[in-house]
Amino acid sequence: MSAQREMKEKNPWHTPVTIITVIGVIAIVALVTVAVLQNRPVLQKYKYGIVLDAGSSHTALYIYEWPAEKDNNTGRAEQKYVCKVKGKGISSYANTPVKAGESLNECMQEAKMQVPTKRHHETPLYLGATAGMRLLNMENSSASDKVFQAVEKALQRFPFSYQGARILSGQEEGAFGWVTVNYLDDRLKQGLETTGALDLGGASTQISFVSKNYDISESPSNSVTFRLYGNDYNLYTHSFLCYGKDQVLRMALAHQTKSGPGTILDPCFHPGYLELKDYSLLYDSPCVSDRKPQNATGTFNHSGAGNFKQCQEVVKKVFNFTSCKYSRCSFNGVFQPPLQGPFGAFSAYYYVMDFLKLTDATMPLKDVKEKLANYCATPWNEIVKQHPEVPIKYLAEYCFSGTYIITLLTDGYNFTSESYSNINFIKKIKNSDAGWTLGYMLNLTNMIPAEAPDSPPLPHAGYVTIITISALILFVLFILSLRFICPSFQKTPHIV
Ligand SMILES: Nc1ccn([C@@H]2O[C@H](COP(=O)(O)OP(=O)(O)OP(=O)(O)O)[C@@H](O)[C@H]2O)c(=O)n1
Repeated sequence: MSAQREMKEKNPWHTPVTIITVIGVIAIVALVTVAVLQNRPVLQKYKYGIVLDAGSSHTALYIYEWPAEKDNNTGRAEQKYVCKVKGKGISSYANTPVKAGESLNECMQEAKMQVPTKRHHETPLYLGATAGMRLLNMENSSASDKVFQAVEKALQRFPFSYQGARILSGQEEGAFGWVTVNYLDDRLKQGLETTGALDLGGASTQISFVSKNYDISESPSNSVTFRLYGNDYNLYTHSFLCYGKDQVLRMALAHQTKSGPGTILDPCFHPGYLELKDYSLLYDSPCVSDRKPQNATGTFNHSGAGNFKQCQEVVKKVFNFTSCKYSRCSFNGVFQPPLQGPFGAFSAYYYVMDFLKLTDATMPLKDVKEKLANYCATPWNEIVKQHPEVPIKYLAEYCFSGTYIITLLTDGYNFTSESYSNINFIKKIKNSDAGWTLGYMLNLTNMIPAEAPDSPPLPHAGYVTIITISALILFVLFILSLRFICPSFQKTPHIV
């Protein structure tokens, strides 16, 4: 005990070194703790946005969410929830507009549950209407205004930040679909080659892609330019009104019934299919109203013949290939630059090809046609037996829809047997539906910056490691330098 005390008394540097060591260790611990706490990823909080897609055949409500502190930067907005509105699209309520508003209530109530209450007031709510309302607006603009008034009134009753309801132009629909696909694939942020977007709705269809051979001056109305994350894009886009699958079916039927009442043997419907259809319903659309035959009142018998090749001939009649004032056209005299890159085909492209089991991108075009021909030739009673779960209305139309899709892609847009394999039929990308809604919201909330955001040079873990190692090195150097500056520190202590 007394020897120990004597040792401490006789050791001239023992006390300062101990103090320096303790202070040094405390300083390092404090430095690293501050660095770790200051830079740790904060607990995620989310922001939300709601978009209603008021399509010609139905309305769907999408809720998107993204990390609150990164909305302008690195966090990706993703689909959190989708609600399919019961009933038809809002344009079908032209004679009972109040019902258009009421039809949205159920999904809007759901949205109230899905978005945390404290975020309701800051959550933007948009409604965008597409080709169904474009057609109604052309046909009867006051009916279209009344539908919008009813819808606005219904939406404003909810606690969200209502940002308006409007008709999107075909160009916006095409361009925002393209933005959605490329945003979800992270192609925009990384400046990678982009994917073209093929969207097939009930009343219109859109094609949008970047082609390096696209000279804007040839057809400026098809061009949309963007600067996104520091890259410039010159997008070709075109929307064909009346070329959604429901309106094309009307056009094909109008063509076949042009000689007036009677029975038509339709190659696009299965053998054995027979329905009594109403002329006034068939011609109740601006896409066909001018073709109504004089003597077409009452009903006609719609029967099926189930012949893919003949169906293709019928479908081709809805396209006009005769005039093109540009260097090249798709159809109806519309300019289209050479196809380029991969394409994502969504909405009805996916529903139809998925039902027909034809979404496999490795399946050659000739096999697709062969399978479709077999499917169309299958008798209607067998088809009904094979698919008891599918609503009859959809089921009856898949032969026609598949044939239209193949004809549109090949004869319409000029995909060849080779380039057809560049088309991927997609429903979702990373859990978010492909469609215009996400791109529309990203644009209106300025969530895609024009310039690439500054990202931290190091990830968090790397940052902490470097801080710790540097602090240790500094400390060791400090101890060594003390010994060098004060030689007395180097003396060996005398132990008496
Ligand atoms: N399982 C399903 C679901 C939908 N459809 C068809 O797909 C089309 C709807 O596609 P969608 O993208 O929802 O079109 P809308 O938004 O309603 O139409 P638009 O964009 O032209 O306004 C309709 O013809 C509908 O009959 C289908 O064949 N099979």
